[in-house]
Amino acid sequence: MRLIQNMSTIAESTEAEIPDQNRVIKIAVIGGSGVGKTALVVRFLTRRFIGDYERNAGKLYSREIQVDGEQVTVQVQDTPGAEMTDNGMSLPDHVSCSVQWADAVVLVYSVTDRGSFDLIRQLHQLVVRAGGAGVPPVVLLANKADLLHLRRVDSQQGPLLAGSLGCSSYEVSASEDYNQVHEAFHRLCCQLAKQPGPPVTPAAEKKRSPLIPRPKSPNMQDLKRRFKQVLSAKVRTATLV
Ligand SMILES: Nc1nc2c(ncn2[C@@H]2O[C@H](COP(=O)(O)OP(=O)(O)OP(=O)(O)O)[C@@H](O)[C@H]2O)c(=O)[nH]1
Repeated sequence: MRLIQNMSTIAESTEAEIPDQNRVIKIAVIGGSGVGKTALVVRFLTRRFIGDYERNAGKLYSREIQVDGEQVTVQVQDTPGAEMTDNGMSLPDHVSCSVQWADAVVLVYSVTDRGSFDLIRQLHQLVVRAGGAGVPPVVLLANKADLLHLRRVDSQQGPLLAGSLGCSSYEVSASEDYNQVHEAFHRLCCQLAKQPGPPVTPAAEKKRSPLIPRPKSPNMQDLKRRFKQVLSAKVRTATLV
């Protein structure tokens, strides 16, 4: 019951926004606080980097993209950050729900934050437990690679960790490089699109997983509003100068 309530707080929009014939690919993005989860999701879906984001309460973004010539709807669930505490890991409920909902998971840490790297194994365990018999595809993203002077995690450590977890890894910078971010997410989408099974329409999916309703909220409207705010702030600054 709790699961249903939590997932419905993620949902906001209408099913009409997902064309019925499209396959739906569901990706959850999880990691420590402030590692750039929102920045990465927004970069992938819009090509843009905004810079300052509202503190993340866990938004769902939805977009139609081409994967190997097929039109698919990709839903990306951004999540609040996990934190390391004296008693282990503090994990918002939303993160566990999102992992259960997703077909694939992006694990994010920041190369400037050793603690966020140390969380990855525990977050991966969460994914493994949620997957049961079949662990979903996972990709490890080391973000903020542009902040060379603040680096606390060596470049080799990401691939080593990924190797031991059995997933692929990328070192990226949401702020500096769209291509790397796009490649990481796009590869994951390709991997999912290749998996067998009929296209999953919203109606079919409802029947398949009655306990976990599909989160429905593309927040593209929200993003457009944010872009407008940022642009108008820049215009105001330029006028003052
Ligand atoms: N220099 C640099 N800054 C980044 C990068 N990615 C994100 N940031 C900044 O890091 C801060 C946190 O980014 P968010 O995307 O809000 O991080 P988050 O993981 O979603 O944060 P929470 O949801 O609050 O845990 C923001 O100030 C971003 O501008 C990056 O690649 N390089």
